[in-house]
Amino acid sequence: MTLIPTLAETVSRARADLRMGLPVMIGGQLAAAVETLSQPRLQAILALGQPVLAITERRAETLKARAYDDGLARVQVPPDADLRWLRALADPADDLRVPMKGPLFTARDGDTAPHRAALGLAKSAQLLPAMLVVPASPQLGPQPGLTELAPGPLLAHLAQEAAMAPVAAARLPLLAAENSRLHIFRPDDGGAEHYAIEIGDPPRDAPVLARLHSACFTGDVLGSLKCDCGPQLHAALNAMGQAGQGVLLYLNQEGRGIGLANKMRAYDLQNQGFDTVEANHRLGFEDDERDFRIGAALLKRLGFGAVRLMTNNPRKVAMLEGHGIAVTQRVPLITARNRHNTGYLDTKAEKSGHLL
Ligand SMILES: Nc1nc2c(ncn2[C@@H]2O[C@H](COP(=O)(O)OP(=O)(O)OP(=O)(O)O)[C@@H](O)[C@H]2O)c(=O)[nH]1
Ligand SMILES: [Zn+2]
Repeated sequence: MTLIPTLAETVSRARADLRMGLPVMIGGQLAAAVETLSQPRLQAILALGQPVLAITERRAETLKARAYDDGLARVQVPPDADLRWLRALADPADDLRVPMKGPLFTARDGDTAPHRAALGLAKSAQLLPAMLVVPASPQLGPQPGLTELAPGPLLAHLAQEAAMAPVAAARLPLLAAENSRLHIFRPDDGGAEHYAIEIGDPPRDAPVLARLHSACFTGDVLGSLKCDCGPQLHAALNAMGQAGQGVLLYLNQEGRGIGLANKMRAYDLQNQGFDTVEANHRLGFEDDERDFRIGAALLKRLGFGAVRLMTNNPRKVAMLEGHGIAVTQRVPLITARNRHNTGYLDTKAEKSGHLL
């Protein structure tokens, strides 16, 4: 082992760079996240060449820009474009108030791997997927100090699941179950830690009552009425407490993987009349950006091979089954409706296939 950073470490750095507003180099092209770009950095970037703005096909649909590349559009940036113009393309907050951003011209042909990799990196940094990309040119020489990545390995890395290592565990008596342990797992790619709450001492050779719970700060901690997460979390822990055993994975995939800031952007769009799926799409995300392979990996690390899964989401069942965990039973987890969450639950049933 040398001190040279591995690919996982370099990707982790690149993510942090983008979140700070620092560009990165991808395959000799310079890529910067619009969300965190400052005016002086934009000026420095424009001095290096004529950039394009890479956005997802989802965002392009809303902006009525042609996406010639599968899943991706490269919008030509006019020479007089300023930060406000770029931000308006990246962020749908004002789409309804200022609807026409166009006409937008998009590139076709050519290598799109750097743009694709740049968008993947933005998503994995939980930033709006809108990346300013300056093509390689004699003007754009090596940029000392900027993190450098090759698009192929970066794309392959982003598609891979991070290796997860146990960090610490301790007894943690809970209201729902006194005999509980909290385990902390840390991924090797600098991403968020995930938790497992083990209730009782479930035998490893029988299907365990299990739940894969995605973090919801607003529902779990604040008691938000807009979703069913808080009541689901407590109902699952209570059921495990009553059964005397179970395992609840608390996965830090806030907002179905888009992060809390983007979830609040999505809520703002929902207040403008869009449903939970449409709001994600307008932001440029898929409706669900979570990687459930993490759940399967953690269950395996804890020694479980079969679960009775508490969920209404058939995708969770399919993903576990597809990654080596037998789901012997799906245990529905239905909680009370109120006037704030009923539309959300209807959308999950109609568009996301939830069995509610
Ligand atoms: N993007 C987005 N995320 C949301 C919204 N409402 C809730 N969430 C997130 O959705 C996730 C819900 O997770 P879960 O309850 O584990 O999953 P689920 O797909 O609903 O499936 P089950 O609850 O198992 O049936 C959490 O990460 C929440 O933060 C929303 O309107 N937009
Ligand atoms: Zn929630």
